[in-house]
Amino acid sequence: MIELKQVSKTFTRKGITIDAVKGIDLKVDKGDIFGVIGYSGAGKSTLIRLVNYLERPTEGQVLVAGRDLGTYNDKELRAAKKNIGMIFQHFNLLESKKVFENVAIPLVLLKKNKNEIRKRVLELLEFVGLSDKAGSYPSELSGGQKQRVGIARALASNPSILLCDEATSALDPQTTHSILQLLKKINAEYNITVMIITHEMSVIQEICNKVAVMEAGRIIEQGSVLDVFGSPKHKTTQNFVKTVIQNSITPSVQKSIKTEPGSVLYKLNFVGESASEPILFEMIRSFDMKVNILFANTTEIQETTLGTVIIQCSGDTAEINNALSFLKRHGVSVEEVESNVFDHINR
Ligand SMILES: Nc1ncnc2c1ncn2[C@@H]1O[C@H](COP(=O)(O)OP(=O)(O)OP(=O)(O)O)[C@@H](O)[C@H]1O
Repeated sequence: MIELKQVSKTFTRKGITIDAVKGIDLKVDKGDIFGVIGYSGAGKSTLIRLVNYLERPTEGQVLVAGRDLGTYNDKELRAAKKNIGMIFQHFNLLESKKVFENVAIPLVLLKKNKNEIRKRVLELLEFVGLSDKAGSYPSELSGGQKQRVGIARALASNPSILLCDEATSALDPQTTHSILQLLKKINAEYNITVMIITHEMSVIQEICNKVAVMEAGRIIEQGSVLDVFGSPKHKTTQNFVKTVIQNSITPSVQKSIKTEPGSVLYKLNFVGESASEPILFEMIRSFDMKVNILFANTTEIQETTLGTVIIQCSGDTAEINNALSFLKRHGVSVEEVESNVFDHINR
């Protein structure tokens, strides 16, 4: 649906060059809710603006529905952009226009007739839960209501892609939740592919199925949300994951781990069904080895349970390997805990 191939964007201001986005490869499939997370200045806004050609890439290609936007003439590009809606952190509503008129803007630009516009706007306002606000001005609305107007306006031209640029960053947690649920509904009911940029891992956790982590203009890690949350590889990703998944091994436990000779630590990830079955209990009962459970935690991600357990195993190596194979056969991912992985759990 959206594909970026080796995309870079360089800005030059007063002789200073800034590489905002560097050599990015990214693929968003139809129906995805794809999250891009990164700290301030990572290049997220630039990246999302490249997707609808608000910024043109300095290098590389941006493909939407299989076609390189760089090959379009102006008319074709306008048509392609109609297919991509966008919402913003600060809503970008026209304060002097009523809600109805704000939502109608794209339809007026598309020269739709009055009856068509009226029908579509009222339908959209009903969908976003603002039927009673058609005659209000933006200044009379709450932040959440303003974002609903922004969403209705973005959907007016029937796009198949919705880009969300920090769409919930100005909202309180309750309102954020309701807007994210609305985005989920748009994705499910209208089959619209959603791309979200955010600096909040809780946003990714709540609605995304895939995530890319950005740092200094590059994507440092990407994958399914369950994989990235279950096993973050990069330090920055680990820091983001830590903000939503509670991990706590006490320092005294950590000390005892270090003093145990010949033992190996494993991090086990249980996803979905495997998280609710007594697999670990079966393993401990069936294999002749010493198992010490150092840490256990479960988290809910998109109605799927992700369980993380860290165990310390000692005993015969062959027996330990058999036990680990048993876990893998039951859908548990097993990873030997190296010191750097262990670090992020303790911090
Ligand atoms: N139009 C521009 N002209 C010059 N530099 C720019 C422009 N847009 C972005 N940049 C620079 O590119 C880098 C990436 O900025 P960008 O806004 O994409 O990051 P971000 O991850 O979205 O950050 P934030 O969350 O703070 O918005 C920054 O160093 C920024 O100053």
